[in-house]
Amino acid sequence: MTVIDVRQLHKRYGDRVAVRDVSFSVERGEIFGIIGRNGAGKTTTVEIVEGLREADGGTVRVLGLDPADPAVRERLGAQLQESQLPDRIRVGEALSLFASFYRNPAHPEALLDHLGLGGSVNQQYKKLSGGQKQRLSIALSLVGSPEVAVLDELTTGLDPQARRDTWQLISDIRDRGVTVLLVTHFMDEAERLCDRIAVIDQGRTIAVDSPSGLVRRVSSGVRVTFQPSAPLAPDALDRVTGVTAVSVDDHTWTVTGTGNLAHEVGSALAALSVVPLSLNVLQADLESAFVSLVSRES
Ligand SMILES: Nc1ncnc2c1ncn2[C@@H]1O[C@H](COP(=O)(O)OP(=O)(O)OP(=O)(O)O)[C@@H](O)[C@H]1O
Repeated sequence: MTVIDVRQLHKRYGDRVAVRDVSFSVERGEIFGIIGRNGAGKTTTVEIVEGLREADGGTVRVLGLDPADPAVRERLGAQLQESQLPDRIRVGEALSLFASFYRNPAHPEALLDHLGLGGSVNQQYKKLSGGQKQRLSIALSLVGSPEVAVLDELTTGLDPQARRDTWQLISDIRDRGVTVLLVTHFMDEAERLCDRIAVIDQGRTIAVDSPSGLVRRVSSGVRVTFQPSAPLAPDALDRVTGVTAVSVDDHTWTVTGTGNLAHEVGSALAALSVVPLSLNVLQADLESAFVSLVSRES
């Protein structure tokens, strides 16, 4: 079932077009990512999905409804930005306050326990660490027991361990049946968490695919470089399984291809009694795919 459907979205601020033509749909139970350069139109897009901004063109449906429909507020949880809570409010108070806005709120204490904030109920907001503030903002987005959670820049400013903990949290939320729309600048985060990703550039969707699908679109997969310990015939590796291209530059061989390329090349070299020196294996990742996709558009 489609939970969020965005078709040919268009939004301008005065003369500036922020979103030109964005389309994607998110299915129930997915973690769906939106990635793009600064100013690409990501936040504007999700703010329209959240019902905080009005589109100038195109259609947006959340759970089959117009995002401005008050019924959507009950069923969609949006992560608050850090500055939106008063310094002195205590964790428990903030959660109870937000819970009071909803007809069917989650149990605040159970939610805090689940998010690792059980011991911080009486802490003032200003005394929380960056990671705790982030956890609280996620808790507040979930306190209405939403079917959809929209999270923008989830782990910005967190240390590596807190980022990983937050990723685990998001996976848990999904496992409990919540559909997640996630805006992120971090390619490792998108690659690790998202089932599918929309790449937005200059206000347009330029690709929607799984992380591995995006990587496959722009890259031949794996690149192996080495210097042979003894001279090799120029076509020595041409027929090795998975090899798609071979080039030699100043004694350095570069072999590109797919599958278990390093193993196949290693075996072929061993059969020729040649040792690969300075061996380097580069696996294409989402970051290289992203750079390649957006540079095609520039
Ligand atoms: N309230 C506003 N008034 C005028 N222009 C705006 C406003 N909000 C955003 N913009 C402009 O619209 C464009 C898209 O901004 P948006 O914040 O949606 O992009 P983004 O992809 O979320 O960027 P970032 O990754 O930097 O957060 C940018 O050129 C931005 O300067």
